[in-house]
Amino acid sequence: MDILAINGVNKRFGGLRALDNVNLNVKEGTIHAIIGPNGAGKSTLLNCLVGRIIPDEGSVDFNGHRLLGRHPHQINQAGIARVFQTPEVFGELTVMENVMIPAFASTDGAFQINLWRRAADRRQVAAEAEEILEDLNLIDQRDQIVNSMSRGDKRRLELAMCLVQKPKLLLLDEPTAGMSRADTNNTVELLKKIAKRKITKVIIEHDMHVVFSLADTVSVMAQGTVIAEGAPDQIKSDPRVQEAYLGGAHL
Ligand SMILES: Nc1ncnc2c1ncn2[C@@H]1O[C@H](COP(=O)(O)OP(=O)(O)OP(=O)(O)O)[C@@H](O)[C@H]1O
Repeated sequence: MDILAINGVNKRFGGLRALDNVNLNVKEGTIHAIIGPNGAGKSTLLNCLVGRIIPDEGSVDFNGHRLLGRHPHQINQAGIARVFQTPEVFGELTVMENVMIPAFASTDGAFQINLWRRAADRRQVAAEAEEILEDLNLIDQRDQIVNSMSRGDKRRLELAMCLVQKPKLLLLDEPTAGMSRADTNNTVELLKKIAKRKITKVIIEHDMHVVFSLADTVSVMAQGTVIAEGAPDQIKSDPRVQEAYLGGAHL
């Protein structure tokens, strides 16, 4: 079953067609990678999914909801979480506090306070948050102030803040950008480790090692449109992809 269906999405910036009739479906429970050269439209598409950019035409259906026209926080509450390239965390707070905020926001709603339910659920939410921090190797830093952490740790924390919301769909925007090979490999291992949570993932990634070791399906974008889609092995050997993506070089 498709959890996400993008149909006929167009977006122009002045005279530039950043998205040109994009059609893309994501199957529930899979890891779906979107690759393509710089300027292909990947980030613009992701921004359309989370309500940061409004397409000119087309539709986006997620788990039975029409997403276009909804505000980012409504899309988040419908079950989509996003990990940014630059981590968006609360620097003055501790790791544990950072994780508890989205946990309660997702159970209570962004602008509601339910003190009774909070009192009853607090221990369970804290236990879930601790389990996620364990999985992401952050448990030893649970009381650390976030501003003093490395960028890599902040990225893992942001991933923890997404997981604690129990999203149905997790969007990862270049999760290994700027990382060393060792840190990239660690990130791949962490993403494999969190697979037990069975969250559907859409991942934009330039590192082919990451794409081919994680993805079930790969969509290739070029010049604002999807030019190929398939299993990683099919995509690797597709001449259109080699041509568009790397000017004929081998993936
Ligand atoms: N807000 C904007 N205003 C004008 N042009 C934009 C805007 N955002 C993106 N673009 C243009 O739209 C095109 C697609 O950009 P986008 O960032 O989506 O590509 P991308 O595939 O994510 O590239 P990269 O891999 O370099 O991040 C590019 O030509 C870009 O310059």
